[in-house]
Amino acid sequence: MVVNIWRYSHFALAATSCLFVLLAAISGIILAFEPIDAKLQPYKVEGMEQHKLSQTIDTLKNTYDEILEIKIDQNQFVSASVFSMDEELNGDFYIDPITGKKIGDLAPQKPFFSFVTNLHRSLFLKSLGRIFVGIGSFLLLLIVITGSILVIKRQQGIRHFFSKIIKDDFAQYWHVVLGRWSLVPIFIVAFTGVYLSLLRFEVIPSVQMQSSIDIENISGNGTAIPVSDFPIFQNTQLKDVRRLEFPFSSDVTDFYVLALQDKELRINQKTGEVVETLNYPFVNRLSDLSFDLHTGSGSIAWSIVLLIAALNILFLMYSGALISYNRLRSRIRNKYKANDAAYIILIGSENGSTKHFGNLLLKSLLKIGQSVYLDDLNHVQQYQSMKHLIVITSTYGDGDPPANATYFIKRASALLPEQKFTYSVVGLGSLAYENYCGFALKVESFLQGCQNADGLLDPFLIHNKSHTSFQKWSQKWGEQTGLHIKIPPEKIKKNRKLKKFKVLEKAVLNDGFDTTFTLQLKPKRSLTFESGDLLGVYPPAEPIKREYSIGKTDNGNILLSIKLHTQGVCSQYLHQLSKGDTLKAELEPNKDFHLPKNNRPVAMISNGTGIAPFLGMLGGTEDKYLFWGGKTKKSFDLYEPFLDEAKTTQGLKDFKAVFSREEGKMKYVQELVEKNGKLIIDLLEKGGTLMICGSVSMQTGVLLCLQELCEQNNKHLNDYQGHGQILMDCY
Ligand SMILES: Cc1cc2nc3c(=O)[nH]c(=O)nc-3n(C[C@H](O)[C@H](O)[C@H](O)COP(=O)(O)O)c2cc1C
Repeated sequence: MVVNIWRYSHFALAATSCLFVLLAAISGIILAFEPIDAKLQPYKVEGMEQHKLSQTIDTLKNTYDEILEIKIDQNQFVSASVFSMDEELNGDFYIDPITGKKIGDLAPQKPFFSFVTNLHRSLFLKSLGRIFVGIGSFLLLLIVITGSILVIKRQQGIRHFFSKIIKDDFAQYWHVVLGRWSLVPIFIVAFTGVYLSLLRFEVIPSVQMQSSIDIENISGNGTAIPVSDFPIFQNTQLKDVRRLEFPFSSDVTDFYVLALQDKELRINQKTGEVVETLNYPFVNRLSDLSFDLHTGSGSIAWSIVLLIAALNILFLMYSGALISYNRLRSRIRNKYKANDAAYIILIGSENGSTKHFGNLLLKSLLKIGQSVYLDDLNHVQQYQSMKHLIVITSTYGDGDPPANATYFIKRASALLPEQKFTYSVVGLGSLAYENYCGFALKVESFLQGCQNADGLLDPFLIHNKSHTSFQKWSQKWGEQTGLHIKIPPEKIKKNRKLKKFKVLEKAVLNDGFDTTFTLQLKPKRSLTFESGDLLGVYPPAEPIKREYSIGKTDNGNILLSIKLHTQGVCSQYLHQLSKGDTLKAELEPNKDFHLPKNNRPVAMISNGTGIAPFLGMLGGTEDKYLFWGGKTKKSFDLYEPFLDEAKTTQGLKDFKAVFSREEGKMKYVQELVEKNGKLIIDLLEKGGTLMICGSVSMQTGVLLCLQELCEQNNKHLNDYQGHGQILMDCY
């Protein structure tokens, strides 16, 4: 709930100020180039850092008839205001402080930068615009603060603020990562923006320095010494000076005014005595600092930081919009009332992806004429006609509920109906977290304890929002309930990049249960790919692509292994291909499932056709262990020739197969994993990799088994997962 308040505030602030922030960021990007451009002008004179103020005064006195002022700006460019008989050398210009020569004219702000500055400061609306800009800066400041609080909550404490973030969603991952890194500069820009606005409208008054010199008592007595011999000028480095004003007349009540970084001095024009020292008030120094920090003036490095921060603001707006869109797009639209529905779907979701799955189920149940009602877990109420309850929930933190499910368990105990009902729990989570689908499991054990509730299926856990896994679950659930629901396949982008492949070999095998076949394909043009990449095939007249994991054969061709489904459009299409035919398909890199290049041992676990990418990974010298599960011994005949080849290489240390429809102690590949537990844990401890390819149910079984193995050895599966040691490609 508390997180929700911060999140809504963050969203509301961002939504209200987005137009201003957009304009400010774009103009800020342009303006960041102004100080860089200024700094690159050729007016900085080599050696001026070591030069004394007295030397420059001396040189200028010898070069010009009269000097009014010397100034040194943030770029250490020295300019002077002088009179001279020579028309050319009259006025204000940049000088070489060592030779006294004019080196360039003072240029006014470039018209383009002046135009953009106007937009940035006042949106071309003068004072009214400046007020808007001030308010916009304040909103940006609040966005930074609420964003930081959200990061602290997400990371479970300020100590973990910069700890690793798990990448399971592009927009969220980069929103947090870039938000964290640009937090300080964006805070500074927003804070100084507010400060400068308050200063402009005199809410913060700038303090005028008052001289307290008693003019009456200034006398012309004392020994007159040449200006360049004044001790104060001799002891002051030119680089520390901001400005030196020369006396207006020869009257002793007119002084030299020397402005340094932190104070202003008044100096007797005859004796060189420092008559008065005025320290700049804190507010004035803060104002100067704010200006420099906001504009990057005088520093290329800081200007680049500001430039990157402004670019980041644009990205944060984009990623924030994507995150909000995902949350909002899954709005619930119910056709039935809560009390009229036989199927109740309750959702636990923080960022909307779980709600999306709930909506898919809702639609497919409505399609077959069932009365169904979908809601957030927190909104649980009495459902008078409920026969089936489906809870689909994600997990956050240490097995905690997502934001819309925090009260479910507390409320549901009093609300669940007196009539009997069945329930099923689907957990969405990520193996990268210690408490994998922890909240879904909590809901499961809560429902197990409810008197009238009967579990229909074991809890079904889904890693990384896998659409295929959800389809698998819905199929199982449909079989149990006798409903023919169909979750549509994930929509895939339409801009296809099809390449041509020639069918070199085709081998078909029926093991008494299934028909499986292999295809060896040769790209018609040379293509770069690796085992583990995917081949996307669009069956004729179908908009949706099916993906197959690729094994790269020794002669650089593609090996696919495909199970023929009697109703399967794509497998039927591929099955009717013959040697010599051409197939058009899309080659997709799948970097997350490549053989690691670290020369450490690898264990490969697969079932059925999932062996294909591994058959292309068996070469090389690093230790490899291959575990495979099939239906019968005959099922393996299809792959035998590829394995025979691999056995001749040094790398393959062991190959084991189990068969689910043969006599024998072990039937499933997870049992092989269990039996070889020590080998697998040792391999992971050595930094090796475990790769899994095949069916989702095999993956779930193997992961549960691995979790148990880890617990027995006081390890956490998510540590290995976090180090990228567990790679999966299951369907
Ligand atoms: C900050 C954070 C913490 C998470 N904690 C867990 C966790 O403890 N266990 C888990 O299995 N998944 C965890 N996840 C993964 C989410 O449960 C998973 O991404 C889920 O699909 C998100 O669904 P939603 O978009 O509906 O909220 C976490 C994700 C984030 C961003």
